[in-house]
Amino acid sequence: MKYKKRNKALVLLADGTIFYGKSIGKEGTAFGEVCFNTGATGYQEIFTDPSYYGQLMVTTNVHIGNYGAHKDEVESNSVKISGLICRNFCFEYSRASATESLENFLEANNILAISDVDTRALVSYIRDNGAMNAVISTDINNIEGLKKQLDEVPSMEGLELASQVSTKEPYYFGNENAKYKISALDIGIKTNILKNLAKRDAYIKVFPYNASFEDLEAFKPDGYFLSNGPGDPEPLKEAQDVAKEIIKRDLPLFGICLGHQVIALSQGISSYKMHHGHRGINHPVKNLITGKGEITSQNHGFAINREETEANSDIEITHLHLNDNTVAGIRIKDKNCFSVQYHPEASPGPHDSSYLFDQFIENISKN
Ligand SMILES: NC(=O)CC[C@H](N)C(=O)O
Repeated sequence: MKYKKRNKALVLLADGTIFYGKSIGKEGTAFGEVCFNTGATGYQEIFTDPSYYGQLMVTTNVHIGNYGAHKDEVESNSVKISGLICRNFCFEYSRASATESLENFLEANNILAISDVDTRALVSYIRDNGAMNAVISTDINNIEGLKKQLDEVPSMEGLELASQVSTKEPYYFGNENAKYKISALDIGIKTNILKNLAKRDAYIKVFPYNASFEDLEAFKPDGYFLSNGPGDPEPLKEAQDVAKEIIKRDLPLFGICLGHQVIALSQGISSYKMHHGHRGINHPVKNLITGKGEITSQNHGFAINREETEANSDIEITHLHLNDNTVAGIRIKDKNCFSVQYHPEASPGPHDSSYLFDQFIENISKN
């Protein structure tokens, strides 16, 4: 194993709590909302998921980097987390098909990563005290200066971030001779969602976050899709208008995560910031229509108001999160629209929920 000189680094939480670790290489400072993901695999997919834009990621799995990085295992074209906090960072990796080390991959993306942090203590602290802003830095003797800068970082609540990760220009995905055409609103779309739609014989036109219903309609699609994405759904008024219009016209619509929240908001249901969110790949959900359980991949810090959803006679709750009974899926009664708070496209899995893509295609085909 090659010797590497590694500088001391720290994690400073907004409430003043400090955890120490070591930089994996790069020097510097990074800010964001601190959150944790419990998945034991899929670190590269997590780091490149646009929904994590603006967040400092704590990985609870003790080894990060052990299977290297692969050029195809990305959810977007760059790393989207603002920094990584982990326990053991593996500079040596072991996997025949890996195309580079995670160290190189993070370096090429200019991401600050710190390891040797007591991540169990940090995660339990977040679980007790809630998600909050934090800074990670190799500038360990400048705590007062870092605190001042940290105070300037906006809170995730109320923050619009979709515009930061959305495509600037529309683009196409899949085979143009496919059976179905779908217009997708990119408010932070993951590549694996596009792959799942294309695999089901769909050709997709992906639109920027501020596209109008008329823009999406001009593609003459058979169905509409609202993507996952970062930040608070509340400020996304344009996307909510798009959802409202699609629902009003009873056109086939499917929304995932941020897209699900936007659909709910468009129908007058409010969203709220959760204590510390759901991020991992073993979250239990119950499908209330079939009575079956699903193990799901989740990544969200906001949720929609359950009481308001139950009180709305036009909306049916179709899925519940079994850990805390939060709303995990809805459908609009008498409309061709449904959405889920979790990730049926999950890569590397689990794949229990991939039937939702089939359901969307069936809704399109019946229409
Ligand atoms: N994965 C997502 O789409 C996340 C949605 C939203 N940004 C949240 O944190 O709840």
